[in-house]
Amino acid sequence: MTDRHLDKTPTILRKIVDRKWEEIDERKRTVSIGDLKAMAGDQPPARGFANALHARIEQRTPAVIAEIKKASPSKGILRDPFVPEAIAESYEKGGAACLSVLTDKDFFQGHEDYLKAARAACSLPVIRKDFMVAPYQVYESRAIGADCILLIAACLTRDQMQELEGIAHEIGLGVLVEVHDGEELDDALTLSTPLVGINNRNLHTFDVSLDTTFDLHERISADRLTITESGIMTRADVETMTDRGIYGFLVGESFMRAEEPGKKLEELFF
Ligand SMILES: O=P(O)(O)OC[C@@H](O)[C@@H](O)c1c[nH]c2ccccc12
Repeated sequence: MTDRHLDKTPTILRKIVDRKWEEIDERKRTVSIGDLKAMAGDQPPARGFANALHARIEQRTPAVIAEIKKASPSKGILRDPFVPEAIAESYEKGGAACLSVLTDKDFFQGHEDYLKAARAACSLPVIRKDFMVAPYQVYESRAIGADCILLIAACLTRDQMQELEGIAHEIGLGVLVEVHDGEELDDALTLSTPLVGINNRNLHTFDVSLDTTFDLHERISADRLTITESGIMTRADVETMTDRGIYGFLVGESFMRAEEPGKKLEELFF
């Protein structure tokens, strides 16, 4: 299968996507897609991810997706020791609406077990943060207990996104679609999910600019929910978003570097 934007896909993203296809091939040798479908079918109902965000926003309070991420390719190790269940509890106490857990091993030092542990330690809905390229991973996400998946427009064609969204919704998973330019937003808006994430991090350069959100948010209609992603570090950053009517946030690094992630969340948002 071909991936989108092969010419313009940033090196790191390209590397990650190439590795994902290998990883899927490896995994298929031990667990078939049929096995995953059966495991997915045995899961209890998913926790409502979009509902949890809407509930906050209706009360005019920020809806924070708090991320559990040990390391990133751009920043290296963010937190050590790293105890997902303790972080999840702390986030819930601090007022997070949802959790995001990195499960990619090779680039983010994540793991499926971190998602399971974090979800079991709290009552919040959890998004699996990984690089989805194939249906196999969507079934796998439900099988490990995720409530929502991320679809990154930069590494998918419009058709692929629509296919993966269809499967996700069919098996009860929410979908957050992530964009960082206007072309990707065009594709994202063909999906039915209300959750549109705008990544402030440029995947070519790793530069972060909150202008990305300001520019693209204007094109997202009120029946969808804009989530500003990456680079939210200060109360001033938060206020510059809420001043523009943006109440959905996805934050990782600034929480991960704090001793008490949930306390940091409270300080930044409430
Ligand atoms: O740590 P930050 O700058 O607060 O960013 C969190 C989140 O937005 C970032 O981890 C992220 C956004 N989109 C992604 C896609 C894959 C991996 C990670 C990401």
